[in-house]
Amino acid sequence: MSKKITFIRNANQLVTLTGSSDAPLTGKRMDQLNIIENGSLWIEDGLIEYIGVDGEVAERYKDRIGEAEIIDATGKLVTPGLVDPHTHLVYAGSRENEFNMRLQGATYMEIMNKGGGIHATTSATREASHEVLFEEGRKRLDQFLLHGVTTIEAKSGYGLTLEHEIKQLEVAEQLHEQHPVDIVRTFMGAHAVPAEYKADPDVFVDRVIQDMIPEVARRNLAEFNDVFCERGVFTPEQSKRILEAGIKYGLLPKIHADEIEPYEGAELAASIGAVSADHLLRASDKGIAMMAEAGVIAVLLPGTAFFLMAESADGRKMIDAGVPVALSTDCNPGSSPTVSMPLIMNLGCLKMGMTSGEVLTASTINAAHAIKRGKEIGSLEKGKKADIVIFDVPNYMQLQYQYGVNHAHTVLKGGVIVVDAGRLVCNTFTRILN
Ligand SMILES: N=CN[C@@H](CCC(=O)O)C(=O)O
Ligand SMILES: [Zn+2]
Repeated sequence: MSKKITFIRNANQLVTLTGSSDAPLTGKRMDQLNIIENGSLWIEDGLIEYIGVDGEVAERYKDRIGEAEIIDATGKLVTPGLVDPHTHLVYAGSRENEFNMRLQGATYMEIMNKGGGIHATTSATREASHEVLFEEGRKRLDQFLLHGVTTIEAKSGYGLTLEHEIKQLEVAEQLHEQHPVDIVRTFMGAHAVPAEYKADPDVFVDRVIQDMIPEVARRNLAEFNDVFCERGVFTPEQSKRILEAGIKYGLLPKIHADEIEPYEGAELAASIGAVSADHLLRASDKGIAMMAEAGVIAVLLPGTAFFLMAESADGRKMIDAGVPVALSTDCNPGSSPTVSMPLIMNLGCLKMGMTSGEVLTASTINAAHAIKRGKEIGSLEKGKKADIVIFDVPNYMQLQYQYGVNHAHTVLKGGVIVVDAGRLVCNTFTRILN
């Protein structure tokens, strides 16, 4: 069978981010995108084969141009597909009532402590069938794709029993199989202490450690293990036990850290060797320094701070301290019901002191490293997956300057066009990719 060839031609700017596959970018390197002007990409069977200036690539493949599907990117910006390394994709229901309560002064934790928040979504998710959760997740994935996102991480954590955590992870697996967006799964049984264990949270911690983690690992349902380390949720000691139990079963640690209060979550992430520490709005200077030293990726979620009307994490300070920074939507029904990585990048610039280049690095290669996919995706280099976005702007700075707009024009997943002129063109129920 002949190869499927795609030739993206003559981008005004082609952001390659080459040389970043082995480790996330830090410091000044986060702002160096390795751009090719008038750049072109030759793709064969879903993988990037060659990148260069248009004339050079055309000359190299002159005998085979007739076999290629040609995409004209003249005047446009081409980047790696966006990667979202922190989502709570699979859930039922919505919480606009809580948003309205917060607009009138109630706080996120007050609502949760009264049985709303994560508990409300847990009830709705426990009641929902696999089919309903699949359909809700599919709709969100279509929206992610339309915004240029080609890979996401998805957490469980709205089941809080073995049965319902497995249901969420299985829905995520099925979505991965049937939707062009790739999904990397994280077990988060320690997302909240369910009402039935309120009197004795340590018993629930034991259930997570003794029942859930071994079974999730045995059934290969997740690669990562995450915990909400926050005053009133899980203590640093409980979080440590949960993350260490995961490590024992091969689940790599991630942590929701220092979101509402300083709670030494960043310090724990560094000491345990977490792949990432996420949120970090209230991380201490000591914790940030320890993360830099240990190479823990900071997954920052400026949409959550925005939506909770809180001060954002200090992305500038973290980058200057040498911490590798990634960005994410934190898509979830309570603290950040958005699917828009372009908006998140805008907020990274406007609320966290990051540059236009840094937010792109944070949303592509560093985000890929935060889910251990840095060797396959996140930059445009020979041998990597042809997950690509063509934005209808002439340069990468305009992506941030014309804020609040989805500029994604064409999206390719594994070399196949899945969004064309801003419209979905893939059949979301048939995985067309390997
Ligand atoms: N903070 C904890 N977990 C989620 C919110 C979950 C929810 O409110 O439903 C987060 O990352 O923000
Ligand atoms: Zn989260």
